[in-house]
Amino acid sequence: MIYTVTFSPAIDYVVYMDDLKQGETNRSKRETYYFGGKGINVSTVLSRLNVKNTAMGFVSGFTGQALEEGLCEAGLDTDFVHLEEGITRINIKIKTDQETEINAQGAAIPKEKLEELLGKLDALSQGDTLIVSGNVPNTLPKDIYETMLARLDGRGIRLVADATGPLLKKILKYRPFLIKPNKRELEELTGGEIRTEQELAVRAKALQDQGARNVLVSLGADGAYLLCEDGISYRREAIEVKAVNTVGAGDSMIAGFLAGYLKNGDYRCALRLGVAAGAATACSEGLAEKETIMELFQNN
Ligand SMILES: Nc1ncnc2c1ncn2[C@@H]1O[C@H](COP(=O)(O)OP(=O)(O)O)[C@@H](O)[C@H]1O
Ligand SMILES: O=P(O)(O)OC[C@H]1O[C@](O)(COP(=O)(O)O)[C@@H](O)[C@@H]1O
Repeated sequence: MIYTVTFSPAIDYVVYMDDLKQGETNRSKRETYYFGGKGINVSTVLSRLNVKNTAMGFVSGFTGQALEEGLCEAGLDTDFVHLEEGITRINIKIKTDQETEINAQGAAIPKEKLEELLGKLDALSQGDTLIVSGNVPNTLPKDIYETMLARLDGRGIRLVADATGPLLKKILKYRPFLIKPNKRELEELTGGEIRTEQELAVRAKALQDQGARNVLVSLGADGAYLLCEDGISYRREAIEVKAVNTVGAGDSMIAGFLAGYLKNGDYRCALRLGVAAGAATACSEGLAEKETIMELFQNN
């Protein structure tokens, strides 16, 4: 079975405007919202690709209720821990000719609620896949992912991790099956700007040397690079699409990659489906639908 864990799910509130002027009253042309957060996005795209999974994490308040109901209406299986205080965060995505994001901290997670989530995860066993994604509220200790994974260590769970620098670095020793830094995150993790393809390969290898089994580096409109555990690497250019909203492209890529890999264990095919899913979300208003992903997959 596949599980995603999102410590801080979000309602992504997207506002479209011509221009953003700091220090002034700005008005949007139109706005929309999506139920998001990294693990939730992975769950949504996996479900759209007919890969059964359960979305776990923490929700609270009226936004949490809306998110849980919305996911349920969309046919997702969820198993959230409910917090009694605070609200599930609202992340602001401002679309001008650029994308500006304000990601909130999210509700504080008390110790007993954290324990409730860890208790649910105790049911995972050999052959299960666990995807841990996204930021954690700053009220939690910075080593929370590490604490969680230490508890799950040695059970034969396939681990996938997508988080920013310090959170990710601490869990490499648990030998995650897959990590997916984007270029900026890889630079932050391995010390400075990456200027060449050769440098990219060296930096990905550095993360593998620290414990990651497979390293998938997403490069936005430049495609992706995959370094596999057997030492073979693949480079795939992005599929040319008209980008509308790239929020969730990375999460979609993880979902596509996993859906492909779980079918036949073929890394090249997994990367191809991951790149198609990323591009499909980039050219969609929200997360990609299956038809768009499969069309891009088949034609590229
Ligand atoms: N503008 C784009 N055109 C085509 N494909 C894209 C575009 N942006 C992202 N993608 C695809 O989605 C993947 C993930 O996007 P990226 O922006 O690198 O991830 P993240 O959202 O985690 O920063 C990329 O590797 C690429 O394959
Ligand atoms: O947990 P974080 O790092 O604050 O990120 C949360 C945001 O990431 C997203 O999941 C999008 O992630 P990607 O663009 O990296 O795929 C949004 O839905 C959400 O608002």
